[in-house]
Amino acid sequence: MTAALVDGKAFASGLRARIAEAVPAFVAAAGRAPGLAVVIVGDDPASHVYVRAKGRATREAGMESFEHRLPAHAPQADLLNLVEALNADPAVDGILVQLPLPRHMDEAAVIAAIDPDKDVDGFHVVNAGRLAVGAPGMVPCTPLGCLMLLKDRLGDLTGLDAVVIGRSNIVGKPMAQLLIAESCTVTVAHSRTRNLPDLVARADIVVAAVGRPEMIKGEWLKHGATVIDVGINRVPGEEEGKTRLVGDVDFASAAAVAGAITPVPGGVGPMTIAVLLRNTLVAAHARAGLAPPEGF
Ligand SMILES: Nc1nc2c(c(=O)[nH]1)N[C@@H](CN(C=O)c1ccc(C(=O)N[C@@H](CCC(=O)O)C(=O)O)cc1)CN2
Repeated sequence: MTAALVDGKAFASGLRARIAEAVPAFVAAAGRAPGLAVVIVGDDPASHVYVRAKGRATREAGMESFEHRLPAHAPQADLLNLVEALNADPAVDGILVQLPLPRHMDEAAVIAAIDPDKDVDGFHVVNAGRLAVGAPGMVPCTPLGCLMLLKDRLGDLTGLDAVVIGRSNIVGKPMAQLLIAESCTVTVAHSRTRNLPDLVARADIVVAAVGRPEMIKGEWLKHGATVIDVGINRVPGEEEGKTRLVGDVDFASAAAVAGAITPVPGGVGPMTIAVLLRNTLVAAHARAGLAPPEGF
């Protein structure tokens, strides 16, 4: 392996510590702690793990955590009523509805019901629009976390060629917007792109968020490229009945060519929750009429 390992776990832990240090100043100014409400519908085991981790991280940062659980068969109206109540609750600065939702629910309709100024996931169309035009707003946690890792590693990104593989509303599209705002030359590729290896070969930055285990090969990469792997795919392990996590990048071959690469696990994943806390702190300042917290 020649690539440097981009340690997202360590970066996220530093970010969370800085957020925790900033919370007392908010409490002193606003007379209350920032509040994050997380809503989970159904029994998906992985989602429950993430929601528990979010609650724990919120409390560790000195913020108020409000957790709401609805059964898998709950009607969509119950979820919309809960979101309405959270929109109106002055103790709640951020609202997050854990995805995926059960199949009978319309994710877009639920996201649209969240007050855009409390939308700490940054998924509301108002926030997508704000990001597209360069206006202040809530930015989706995973892509913002990727950008933080890239800037920490590379500094100024101006003029660099970036390929984003994946075009989801949650990662691919906002990632591309963030890189455009940093003056990168951005190509958005996806599972149907015909000449993907050729596009990847030109890129200084590769962000893989396509959801296909180990699809991006080291042989495709430009020597020294920075590779950010957003994929979290569970695949069969070496031992019978065991599984392991892999990214969208074939780590072993990529690490031999890249300049730097995020591992899976321990790369982008931990950044998602750290940036969620950052977004909650930012939302709390805005709702309290305070200037944005510095350094985030
Ligand atoms: N409303 C939202 N739903 C979902 C989001 C989101 O940002 N908002 N993202 C994902 C899940 N997610 C957070 O919710 C998340 C995924 C992964 C990790 C993480 O730290 N992963 C670890 C590995 C964990 C494991 O062992 O399974 C890592 O990569 O190191 C954190 C948060 C979908 N839903």
